Amino acid sequence: MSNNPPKMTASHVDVSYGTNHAIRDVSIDVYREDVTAFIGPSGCGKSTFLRSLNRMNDTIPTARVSGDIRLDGEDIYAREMDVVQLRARVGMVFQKPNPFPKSIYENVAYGPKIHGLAQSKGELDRIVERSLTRAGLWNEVKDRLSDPGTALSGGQQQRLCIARAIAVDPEVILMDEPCSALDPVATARIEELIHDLRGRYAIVIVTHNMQQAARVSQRTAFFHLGQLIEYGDTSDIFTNPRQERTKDYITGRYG
Ligand SMILES: Nc1ncnc2c1ncn2[C@@H]1O[C@H](COP(=O)(O)OP(=O)(O)OP(=O)(O)O)[C@@H](O)[C@H]1O
Repeated sequence: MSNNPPKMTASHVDVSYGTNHAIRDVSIDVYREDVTAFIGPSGCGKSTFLRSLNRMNDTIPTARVSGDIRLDGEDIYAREMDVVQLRARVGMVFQKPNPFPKSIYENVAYGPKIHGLAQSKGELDRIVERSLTRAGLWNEVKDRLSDPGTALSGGQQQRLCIARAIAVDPEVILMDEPCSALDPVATARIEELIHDLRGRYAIVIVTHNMQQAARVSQRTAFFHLGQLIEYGDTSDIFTNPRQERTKDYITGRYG
């Protein structure tokens, strides 16, 4: 772990859906050098908190977010923040792979096109190739770039979604249970990929799978009933948790 300043800081964040208070007073720092895992029992608010980091909760009419969340010191909830730009800087990969109903090439090229990242077709081609290569998919798709993204296997589709996030040169990638719809082989590929991407992007992953959190992350945050109970080095959380509730969860006493 490094002593560099955090990439993102969240301070005293609360999130409610109508009268349901889903996240209470959560403060956390996320570092570029590390993969950060969010763990905790179902309904504890992991996804809700994750979505507050790139304002995806804005798309849910009843959701209200308060507190302070910053990206490189910049308030992401400030009035002048461009949310489209923010979501390119803080990309997201969802539980179920969701490629656009377009070609493999277009899935990756779409973001760079709308953000004006390529001045020519050649440049766009290079971005597509680089993104697919980083997502560990290039060799499997380089001869079929015009096939529909939806024709790929589930694991390939998820790597395509990761390539799509990478294509706009994000600083942070949020992954909400990215392997929950995948078989063990496809899951292992995604875990390897997370390992390869570490350091280039700050990665935050929500996972139900504690072994996965232990394998892929350097920092782990344990949530329970909307609160952040404990946050620290992954090895400490799993071998030497300070809080009784963390210990109970990681030893399988509930959840
Ligand atoms: N779109 C939504 N509208 C209303 N309430 C929601 C919405 N999404 C989540 N909630 C509520 O917020 C609380 C936290 O849910 P959230 O999905 O964030 O938890 P989670 O820890 O990610 O759960 P899981 O592990 O089951 O995905 C729950 O009470 C849930 O019902």
